[in-house]
Amino acid sequence: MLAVLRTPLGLSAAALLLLVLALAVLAPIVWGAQATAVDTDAIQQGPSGAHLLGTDALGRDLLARTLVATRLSIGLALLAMLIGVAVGTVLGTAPTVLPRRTGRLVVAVVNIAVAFPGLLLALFFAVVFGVGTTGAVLAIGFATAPGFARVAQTLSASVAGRDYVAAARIAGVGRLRVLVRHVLPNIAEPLVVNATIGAGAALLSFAGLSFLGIGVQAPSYDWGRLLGDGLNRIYTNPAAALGPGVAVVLAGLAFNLCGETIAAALGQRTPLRRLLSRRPTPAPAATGEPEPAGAVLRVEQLSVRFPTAAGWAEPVRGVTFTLGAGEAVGVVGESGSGKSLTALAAARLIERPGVVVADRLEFAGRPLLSTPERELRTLLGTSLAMVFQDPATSFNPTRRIGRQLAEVAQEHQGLGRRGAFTRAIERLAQVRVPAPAKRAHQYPHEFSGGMRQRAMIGMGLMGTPRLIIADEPTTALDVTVQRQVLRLLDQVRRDTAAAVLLISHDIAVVAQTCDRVLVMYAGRIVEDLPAAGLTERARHPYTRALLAVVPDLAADRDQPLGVIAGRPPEPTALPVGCAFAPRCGFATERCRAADPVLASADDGHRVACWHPVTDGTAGGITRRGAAPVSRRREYADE
Ligand SMILES: Nc1ncnc2c1ncn2[C@@H]1O[C@H](COP(=O)(O)OP(=O)(O)OP(=O)(O)O)[C@@H](O)[C@H]1O
Repeated sequence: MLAVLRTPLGLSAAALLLLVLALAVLAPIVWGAQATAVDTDAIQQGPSGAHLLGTDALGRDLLARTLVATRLSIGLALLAMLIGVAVGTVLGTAPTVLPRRTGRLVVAVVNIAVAFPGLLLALFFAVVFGVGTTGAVLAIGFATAPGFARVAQTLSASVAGRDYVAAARIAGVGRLRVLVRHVLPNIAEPLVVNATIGAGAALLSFAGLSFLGIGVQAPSYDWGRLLGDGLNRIYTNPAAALGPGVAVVLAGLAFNLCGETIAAALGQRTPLRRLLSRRPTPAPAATGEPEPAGAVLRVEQLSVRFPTAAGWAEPVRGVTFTLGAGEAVGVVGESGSGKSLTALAAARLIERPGVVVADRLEFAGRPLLSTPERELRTLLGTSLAMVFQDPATSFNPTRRIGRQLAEVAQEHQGLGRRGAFTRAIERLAQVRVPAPAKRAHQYPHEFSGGMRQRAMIGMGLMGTPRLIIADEPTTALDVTVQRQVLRLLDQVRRDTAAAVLLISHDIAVVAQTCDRVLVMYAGRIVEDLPAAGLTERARHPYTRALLAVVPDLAADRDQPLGVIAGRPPEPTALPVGCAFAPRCGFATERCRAADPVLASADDGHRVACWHPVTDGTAGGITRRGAAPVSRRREYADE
């Protein structure tokens, strides 16, 4: 929050708001008497040294009256806002608590109310509640409520669908309690931001009602009334209208800027700059990384960091690897080891507040971290293909598959609508989607999971891909379709000489499909080795363990499946030394004291371990019923 206050936006918001609030408190005390003092000798005067904004019909000083009106104007606007927020929140969250039919009725009422312009509603309520201050406050409060109700409804509906709410419901927690305990605390922040910005709007509405004569009534006065009086004399003394007008604008601005500042502070809870100065200890630099000729992707000391309440989390630490043209490299590791983030960083898909740092991050010879956004979009749009895990969410459900594929060619290759669609059909045929001309006109839901994944690969082929990143592309598919998709990826690689980065938690899949395997653990590459002869060559105890726990057809089905005992560390709580040491049967004091460098073991093989395994053991890992390591070879080479 303090960091945001130090930005120009935060500073202006804080200064303006302080000024407005100070005036609201002090002005009636300091200028109260002057504002009501009638001077019949100075009636309706223009600006002068004694009266900077001139005087009104009773000779009262207009500047003093404008300053004194701050309290009433701000107070009433805030009161109206409070009513709006309270009524809006109740209406918005009611569907979560009420029986379904009544809830729907409330939603319908809110939808109808939202359709009416706010000021029209305020006028309607002002007539209902009667002319005067109370009526105006209620009118504006009720007029702003539908907008809030809509925001609260959307927010609470998204929270109500979360697993923890479902869990609370299953546990028998009552609806009202779920609302108070689980829903409200999770929607409070955006509501506060909206309320602060809304206070500015309420101020304007209030000034509007008073200006129209249905708000504050004489002898009370707010900025709206002063503005109304001033406008009657606009040609003789423009300053009389200008003063309250400027006050309304400045106070409205103060609330709006304040809302924006709170939003910025909430979106960036952790003072980024302070956290950045506390950089995490860098992972030891890798050495002896083989550099294939014509490298498509070069990654050196890549780290991905996220600010958390406890400081920086670094789920990817000092990752170094190179991907040659036509090479297929698999990335394996348990859930949370940083595989996807590494791939996302390579595709420049890490969003703020995530931070990507690297000594080198080059794709097709271009530095990704310094290439301008526009050039980057063209480069990645034509040369990089991504295949995601869930084929159900990879495509926009409202657009035909063919059109989605064609968009790539239209955007980046300057093809016309028809030409791009024809190419889309060709690409669907290339990825063996049956009846491609017909299928191109279908929507994603009309495709099976495997077919969608193939269409996704086809989308990558719309350009001239040099790298295909496939992040768990077969996890959501059944085994036979898995094989088809993997074969297709392999075929595409051979046809186009594109490099493939295949992310998987299944080391057997990777061993079958790739030339090289990168094994990740707690954000680091712990081993980089050729896929051929993986089982004999694996040196890191973690790789051995991953291989040992793969079940195969020859495994004894009476025995429980193999497991690696323990859990990987959280990115925010990495142990000193080797992160795998707490789970490793070979760990010594040295492992617990210092993180080993990823160093060349032999040709094309790197391992980060103080005690690399050289015999056929499973790395000293607790194994329950896993097949012997030597048997893995048959599976991998199958
Ligand atoms: N936006 C984020 N903010 C903070 N932490 C994140 C963010 N995205 C990922 N992480 C953390 O980074 C770690 C690595 O995530 P990543 O998705 O790369 O793992 P993974 O190896 O691909 O796992 P999986 O196989 O489950 O997809 C996880 O602990 C995750 O909680």
